[in-house]
Amino acid sequence: MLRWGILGTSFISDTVVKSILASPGSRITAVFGRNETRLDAFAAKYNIATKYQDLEALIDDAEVDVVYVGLPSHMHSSAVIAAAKRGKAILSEKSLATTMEDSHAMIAAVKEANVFFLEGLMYLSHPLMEKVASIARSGVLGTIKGMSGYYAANIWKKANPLGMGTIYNLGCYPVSLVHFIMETAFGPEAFEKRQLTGMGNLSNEGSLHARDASLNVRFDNGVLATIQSTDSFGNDFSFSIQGDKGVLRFKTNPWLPLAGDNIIEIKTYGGATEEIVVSAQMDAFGHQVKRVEDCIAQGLKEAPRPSPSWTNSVSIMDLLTSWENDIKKRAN
Ligand SMILES: NC(=O)C1=CN([C@@H]2O[C@H](COP(=O)(O)OP(=O)(O)OC[C@H]3O[C@@H](n4cnc5c(N)ncnc54)[C@H](OP(=O)(O)O)[C@@H]3O)[C@@H](O)[C@H]2O)C=CC1
Ligand SMILES: O=C1OC[C@@H](O)[C@H](O)[C@H]1O
Repeated sequence: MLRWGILGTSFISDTVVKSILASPGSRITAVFGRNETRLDAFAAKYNIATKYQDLEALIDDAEVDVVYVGLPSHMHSSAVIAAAKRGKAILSEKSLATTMEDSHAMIAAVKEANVFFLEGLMYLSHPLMEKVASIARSGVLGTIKGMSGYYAANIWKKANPLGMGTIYNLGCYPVSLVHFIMETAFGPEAFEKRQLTGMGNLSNEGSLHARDASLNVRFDNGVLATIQSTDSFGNDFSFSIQGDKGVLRFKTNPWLPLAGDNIIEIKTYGGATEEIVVSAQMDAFGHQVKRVEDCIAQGLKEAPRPSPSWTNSVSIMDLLTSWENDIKKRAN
C-alpha cells in the first residue's frame, strides 16, 4: 500500500486526491496547506489524519512514501529537491517548473537521490496515448509532415500568475504531445533540432507572462508544428497530426482523456474516414496514480513512455521557455 503526502489544497489537489483514494493500492497519510482554514476543510473532506502547515514537516514524515506536489509551478523545484533529499518518491504537477535553471536543478536532485520522479502530465498515462503512438508507427498516416494544436481555457483569474501564464499552464499540453509524436515517429533527437518563432499578448498582472500565445516550429527534418494557447477566454481544444497519406484528429480532448470513450478520427486522402474509440475504465488522473503505483512496485525511478521520462520533461521545458523568450523578445 503506497502512502501519499499531499502538498497543496487547491483545485488540482482535490482532483488528484480523489483518484488516489479511488485506488486500492494507495492511501493518503498527510496533507500540507499554508492556510489553516483551507487545510482543515481539505483534511476533513478526505479524512486525512495528519495535517501540516510546515511543508518540510510533511516531507520528513516517515509515514509518507510518495509526495504529490500540487503547488504552483514556480514552487515545484524547491519542493521536489527537498523531497528527493529525504528519499521520497515524487509526482509533481506540470509544468515541470517555470525556468530551465529550476528544471535542471530538480532533475539533478532526483538523479542524485535515485528516487522515483514523474511530472504530472497526466494525459500521457492514459491508454489513449498508447493508441495514438501505435497509429503514428503503423504507417496509416504515411510520413508525418506536420502537427497543429490549440488549447483554450478561461482560467487566468484562477491560475497563480507566478505559474507564468498560458505557455506553462496550457501550452505544455500540445507541446508535450508534439514532443511525444516526434519521438515516436523520428526518434529521441528529432524534437531537439528546430527553429521556432513565438508571438503573443503579454500580461503584467502578478508577473510578466503570456496570456495568449502562438508558436511556429520547424524541426530540422522538415516537420512543421503550429500551436496556439490562451488562458484568457474560451474552453476548447484541437490537435491533428498530418501525414502524407492521411490525417489524425482528436474528436475528444487529448489532454483530458476520460473514463469511458475517447475518440480519434483518421482520414486517409483516398477518402476513407475511420473513427477509433479508446474505452478506458479510469480517467487520466486515475491512470496516473496507477502508473506511479506500478513503477514504484517495480523499483523504477522513471515511468515508461508514453509518460514523460526526466529527459523528456526537461526537453519539453526547453521548448516552453524558448517560446516564452521569443514572445518577450518581440515585445521589447
Ligand atoms: N493537471 C491538471 O489538470 C492541472 C494542474 N495544475 C497545476 O497545479 C499547480 C497548482 O496551480 P494553481 O492551482 O494555480 O496554484 P495555487 O496558487 O492555487 O496553489 C496551489 C496550492 O499551493 C499553495 N501555495 C501557493 N503559494 C504558496 C506558497 N508560497 N507557500 C506555500 N503554499 C503555497 C496554495 O495555498 P493557498 O490555497 O493558501 O493559496 C494551494 O494550496 C500548478 O503546477 C498547475 O500547473 C493546475 C490545474 C490543473
Ligand atoms: O492543467 C490544466 O489542465 C486541464 C485544463 O482544463 C485546466 O484548465 C488546466 O489548468
